[in-house]
Amino acid sequence: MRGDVLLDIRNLRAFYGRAQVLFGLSLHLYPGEVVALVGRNGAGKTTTLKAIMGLVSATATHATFKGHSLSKLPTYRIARLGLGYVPEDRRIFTDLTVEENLETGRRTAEAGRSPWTPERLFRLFPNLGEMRGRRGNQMSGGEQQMLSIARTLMGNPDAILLDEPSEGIAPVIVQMMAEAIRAMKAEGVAVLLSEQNWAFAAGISDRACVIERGEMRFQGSMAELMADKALREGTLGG
Ligand SMILES: Nc1ncnc2c1ncn2[C@@H]1O[C@H](COP(=O)(O)OP(=O)(O)OP(=O)(O)O)[C@@H](O)[C@H]1O
Repeated sequence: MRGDVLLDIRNLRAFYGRAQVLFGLSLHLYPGEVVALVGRNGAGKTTTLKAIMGLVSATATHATFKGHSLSKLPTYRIARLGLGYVPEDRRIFTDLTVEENLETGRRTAEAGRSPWTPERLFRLFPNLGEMRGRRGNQMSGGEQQMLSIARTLMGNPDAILLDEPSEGIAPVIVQMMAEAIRAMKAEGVAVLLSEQNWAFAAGISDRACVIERGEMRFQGSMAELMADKALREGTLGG
């Protein structure tokens, strides 16, 4: 399913005030790929996703999505290029129902592509289909996380950046989340996810990028990372 590179980031540096936290990271994402950014707490995973979306102060020698430069673009323009972003803190409207939340994310699909609809999303997230009239504030954290992803898909993105999708959610929902991510990939949506739980990441990702203290320590197939115990112990703690 490899075509032209979708997301191409080279030499990314990011700063909080004067403190530099990313030191020249490079990564790329091809259409329909699932790539996991893994690393310990504080390694720089969230910051990498935020920097790509223009949410933190950052520089790069090259940053493109579908060939468009991301440099100096505001976040909403980056999203409109077809790059969705699901932050850790679940952006859903708690007073609105599942269906209403999905409507708030609706954007026209590019010509020639079949748009996401609530019905199509409910096939991907069957548990959301069973609670379509429920308000956000009556859903568990994991269900809210799924709704947040589904709502982002309503914008018909080519790729989604997912920040810690398995964090703080019940094991049964983690399983559903893994299935939903596999199904998104099967539908052609590329995913770059940040994950502290590398075992979860290993089950769904094609490739892995290991970040340690703001630097890229490894990029390769998930199988290579799985096989390299010393690298995992050194950078991921197991
Ligand atoms: N708003 C902020 N202001 C200052 N420093 C920050 C801020 N957010 C994060 N940092 C620092 O930047 C570094 C990278 O943090 P980041 O959140 O990107 O790591 P992470 O790998 O995503 O970890 P986690 O799994 O805990 O989210 C850490 O040293 C963190 O303390």
